[in-house]
Amino acid sequence: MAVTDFTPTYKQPHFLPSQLSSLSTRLYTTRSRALRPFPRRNNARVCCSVAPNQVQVPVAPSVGKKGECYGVFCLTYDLKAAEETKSWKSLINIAVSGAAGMISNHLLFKIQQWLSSSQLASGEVFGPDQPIALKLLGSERSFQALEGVAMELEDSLYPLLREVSIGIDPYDLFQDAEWALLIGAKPRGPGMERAGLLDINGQIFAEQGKALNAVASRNVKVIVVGNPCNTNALICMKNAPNIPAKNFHALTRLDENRAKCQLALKAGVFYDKVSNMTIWGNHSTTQVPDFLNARIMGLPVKDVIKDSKWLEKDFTEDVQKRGGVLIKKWGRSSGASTAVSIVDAIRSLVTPTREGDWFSTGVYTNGNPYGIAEDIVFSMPCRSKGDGDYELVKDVLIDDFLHERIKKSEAELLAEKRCVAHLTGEGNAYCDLPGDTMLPGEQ
Ligand SMILES: NC(=O)c1ccc[n+]([C@@H]2O[C@H](COP(=O)([O-])OP(=O)(O)OC[C@H]3O[C@@H](n4cnc5c(N)ncnc54)[C@H](O)[C@@H]3O)[C@@H](O)[C@H]2O)c1
Repeated sequence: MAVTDFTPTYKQPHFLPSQLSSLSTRLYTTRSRALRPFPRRNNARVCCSVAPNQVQVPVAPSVGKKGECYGVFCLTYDLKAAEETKSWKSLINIAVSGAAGMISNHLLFKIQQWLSSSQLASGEVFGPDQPIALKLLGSERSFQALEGVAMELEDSLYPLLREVSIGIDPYDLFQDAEWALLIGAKPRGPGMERAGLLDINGQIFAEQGKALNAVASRNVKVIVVGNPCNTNALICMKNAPNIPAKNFHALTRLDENRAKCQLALKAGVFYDKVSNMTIWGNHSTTQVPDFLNARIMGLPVKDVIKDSKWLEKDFTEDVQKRGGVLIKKWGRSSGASTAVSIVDAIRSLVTPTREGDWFSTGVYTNGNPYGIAEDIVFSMPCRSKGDGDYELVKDVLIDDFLHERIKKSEAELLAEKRCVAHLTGEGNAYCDLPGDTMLPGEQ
C-alpha cells in the first residue's frame, strides 16, 4: 500500500500515554478529553483514518505554548500486522527544562544516541523496545528556539523517540514525567550578587517543584543542573513534598569527570583507570574532590601520585576552577561535557554500579553516615543497583584535610539554605553567605 493511502492523525495536546506494554488496539485517554490510539511503531506509515486512496498531505499543527506535541511527533502511528503481538516497555517521559539552551542542545541528541548505541551494543540500559517521550520546557523568550530544537529532533529520525512536546508551562510539560532534567536557569548577570542569583533561580525551582509535585510520576527522578544546583535542588524538593526526597539530585558528575581526568593526566594513565572518585559538597569552588578515597588502577591515589602538595593544592584548585578556565579559553561555558555528565548521571542510576566503585551526586543529607549537617543537598559517594535508586557508600575514609574542606562546603550550603528560607517554607530569609564563591564556570 502506498504511503499516500494514509492520513496522519495529529494528536491533541497533553496526550497522556501511560503504558505501551502491549501494542494491540488499546485506547488511551488524554487530558484534552479525546480518546486516541497510542502512537504506534510503523516502519514508514501513519495511521489510516480516511478511506483508501484519499490523498492528504500532513500539515504541521500551529504550535502554542502549552506543552503541545510537535510536528511529526503528533502523528498517530499504526502497527504492521506482524508487530501486533510484540511486547513493548512503558513509554518513558523525560522532561527537560531549559531545552533551548546550550547544554540541552547537546543533551537531547546525546540521550537518543546513547539509547540507540546501548541497545545495539548489548540491549542494556532502557533496552531496544523502550520508546521515549521528550517534554521540552522553555522560557517565554526561548520559545521560538524551542521549536528549532524540535525541528532538529524531527530531522534526526531517532527510532525510539515517539513524542516531543514543547511549551513554557511546567504543569503541562511535567505531566507523568519519570525523569526531570532541570537545566533552565538564569545566568548570573554583571554585578549580580550570589544572593540575587539564589533568589531569582530559586523562584524558578520552587515553581518547578510545585509542578512536579502536582503532575509528575510519584517516583520521578529529578536531576537539577541549573545553578546554584545544590540549593536549587533543595528548593525544588521542599516544594514537592509528595515526591521522595531521595529522588532529587544536584549534578556534580561533571566535577567528578573533571577530577578523574586530572588524576589520570598526572598519573600518566588513561582516565578509565581512575575509580572511586567522590566530589563532596557544593557545586561551587568550595567543592572537595576527594583524592584520599579515589583509586588509580585499583590503588590508593597517594600510592601512585606521591606528590601531596600537588594533590592538596593544584589538583583540588584545578578541579574547582576548571569551569572558569574553560570559559576563558572557549568564550562560553561547558555545554557538551555537562551534557555528557548528565547522561553519565542517569546511566549511573539505571545500571548497577561496578563492584567496589561508586559515583558522585548531590543528594539529600538526611541520615548520612559522614556527620554532614542534615537537611541540605550535598554531593556524596553513592552506589546504585540500577533501579533508579541509590545508597550512600559507608566505608570511606575521612582525614583532617578532607574533614576541614567538607565543613567549608557544608557551611556554604547552610548559608545558602538560610538565604532561600522564603522559598523552602522555612520563614524569613537571612543572607550571610561566607564570601562570594564562584560557581564552576563563572568568571
Ligand atoms: N551542575 C553543573 O555541572 C552545571 C554545569 C554547567 C552549567 N550549569 C548550569 O546550567 C544552567 C544552564 O546552562 P546553559 O549553558 O544551558 O545555559 P543557556 O543560557 O544556554 O540555557 C538556559 C536556557 O534556560 C532557559 N530558561 C530560563 N529560565 C527558564 C525557566 N524558568 N524555565 C525553563 N527554561 C528557562 C533560557 O531561556 C535558556 O534557553 C546554568 O544555570 C548553568 O550555570 C550547571
